[in-house]
Amino acid sequence: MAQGTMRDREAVMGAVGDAVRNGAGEDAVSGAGEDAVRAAAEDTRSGAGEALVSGAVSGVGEVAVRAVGGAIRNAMGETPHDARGGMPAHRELTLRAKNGGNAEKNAAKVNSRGKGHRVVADGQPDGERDGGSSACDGGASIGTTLWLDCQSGIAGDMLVAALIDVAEDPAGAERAVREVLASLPVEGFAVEVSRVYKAGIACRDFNVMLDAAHENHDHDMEYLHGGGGGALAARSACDHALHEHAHEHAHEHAHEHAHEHAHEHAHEHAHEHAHEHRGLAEVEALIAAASMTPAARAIALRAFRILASAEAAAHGTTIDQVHFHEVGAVDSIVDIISAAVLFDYLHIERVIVPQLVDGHGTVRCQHGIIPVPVPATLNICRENGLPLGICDVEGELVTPTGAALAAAVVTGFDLPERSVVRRVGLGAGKRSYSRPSILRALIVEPINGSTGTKPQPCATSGGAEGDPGRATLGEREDDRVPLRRPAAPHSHELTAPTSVVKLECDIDDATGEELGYVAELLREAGAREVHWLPIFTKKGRPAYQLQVICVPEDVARMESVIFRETPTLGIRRVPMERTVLRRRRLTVETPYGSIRCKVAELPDGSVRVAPEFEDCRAAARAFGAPLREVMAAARGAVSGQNG
Ligand SMILES: O=C([S-])c1cc(C(=O)S)c[n+]([C@@H]2O[C@H](COP(=O)(O)O)[C@@H](O)[C@H]2O)c1
Ligand code: NI
Repeated sequence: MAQGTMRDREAVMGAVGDAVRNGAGEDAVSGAGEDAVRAAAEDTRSGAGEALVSGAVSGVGEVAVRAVGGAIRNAMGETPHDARGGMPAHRELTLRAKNGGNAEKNAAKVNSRGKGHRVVADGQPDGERDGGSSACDGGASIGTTLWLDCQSGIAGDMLVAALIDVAEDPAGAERAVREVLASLPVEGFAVEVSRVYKAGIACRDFNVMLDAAHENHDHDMEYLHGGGGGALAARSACDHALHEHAHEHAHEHAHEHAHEHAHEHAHEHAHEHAHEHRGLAEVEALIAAASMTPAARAIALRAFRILASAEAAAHGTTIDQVHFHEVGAVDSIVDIISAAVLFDYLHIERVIVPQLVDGHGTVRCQHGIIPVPVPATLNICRENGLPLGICDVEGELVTPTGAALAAAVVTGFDLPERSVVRRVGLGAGKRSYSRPSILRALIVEPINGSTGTKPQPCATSGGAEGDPGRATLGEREDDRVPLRRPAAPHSHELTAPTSVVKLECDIDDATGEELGYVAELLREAGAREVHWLPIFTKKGRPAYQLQVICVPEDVARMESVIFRETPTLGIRRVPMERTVLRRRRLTVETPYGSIRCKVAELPDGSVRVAPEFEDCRAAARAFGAPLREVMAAARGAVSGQNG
């Protein structure tokens, strides 16, 4: 097993550099995840006045105790849903897992940390592996590409449901979610996963049931659209008719309860309940306290940062000042954490979101009646370069939580030219519109060498030619390629592409700042490598050569960045084939917590282990341990398993 490689040395040097910069007072921390982990560690340390390691463990222990309390309440039937008048009727398939066992196991698992090395399959609760899914696979194939088909919008609950549905082992996926939720220091909710029908199509539903104190009107069509003027009132009535009609056909009453509730309460109590108004710091502390993998935590934190930034822009305030209302409510927190857990559990490596399709008109929220797409959703799309389309549905199809989750995970907008569809997951929305709200999550396998295509225009009648009032916002007027692609960390990839392209050009008239900046942009746009090489050009003139390695579908995006940001007049392009080692992923338990590792198989059958740097860095910071030791512990845990 190769140890102390160049990659490790770079990783160690990077972390040391960060630490030195931090010590010098410079803000070198880039990831929200690190902020939160550090904050949690600091809170715990200062509260307990103990060494960091024991402080962290006791902090998590308290969380687990609270979770056990919540589980006991669940088991006793004190669910918020009961408080609202009983369980929804006639669910065809209810996958309610008993939370209690998981919560207790969670507590035991957390408290046993540091007692040795255990190897667990990614996302699988220790000792709870089900048949049907491979030991290192959380339910989908490794190196998975996910296509989020948001033609009917996206909301947090739709995404969670679609991700559970797409898992090879949905019950295992649900368990993974429940286990993390049980560790969340939040009261007043229970979750339910069930089968529902939308337009006769069998979908999965993820329902966060809130107790009376936390309940909002998210799925209450009368509240959302009633009283908003004649057309909307009519629309609302129509929604009910459509919804019930759909249920009749499907002999399914999954959403009936929400309707009853809507009718009983109308809208008179918009401000009756004590809604929690949390700020980003409070939400980050909750996420830091949850017992989840660093990767899942990072996704959840990223989604909330995106949401906070969009809200701040909408309300003319700052990310630190912004107070969440509906979006900081319990159901949004649960949706975001659950989706983050599932992305990690399913080992999703690439997420393709061709566009988000929203409706139009207005919707009611705590601010009052606001236009659709709602301001926060618009800002999320704007700030993250997410293509947005508008269709002829009256109502809100894309919620800020759904958009923030999409923005937090998207790695590309273009579908591969050809791919094989491996699995399809359908997540149901609760709101009833003329278009059934179904989010599709598809696991696809690009066919080797297949390049990306321009996203197809959405199936939106409102986007038809000659109807500028309903133009598709996200359709770019020209063929410009988005310059920024929130790239998945390459070190997480398991299906490294065998075809790549090298782009090259020589620059002798740019400043050092410009060269550095363009490299930064190219990396953000998804470049696999960006190099500046010192060269001598004609007449002995010193210059720099830019070399960019990218996948074929990213060529256009890279070239746009290079032409926009450098003075070059041309770019050389060289397609290249690569030989890559087979890899698989494992998550190992170490005295420093769970660490994901990539295991590469060499031609002679031996393996090389690469612990995920981000996990090791987070653990090294949280435990105050040398990075090198954390990495060695992860390697030791893998070799313990292998041999
Ligand atoms: O809570 C706030 S501040 C809020 C802001 C906005 C803006 O666009 S600003 C919109 N909403 C509406 O709340 C519900 C719930 O959204 P989730 O993302 O939590 O599902 C939805 O209708 C939003 O449009 C809330
Ligand atoms: Ni708002």
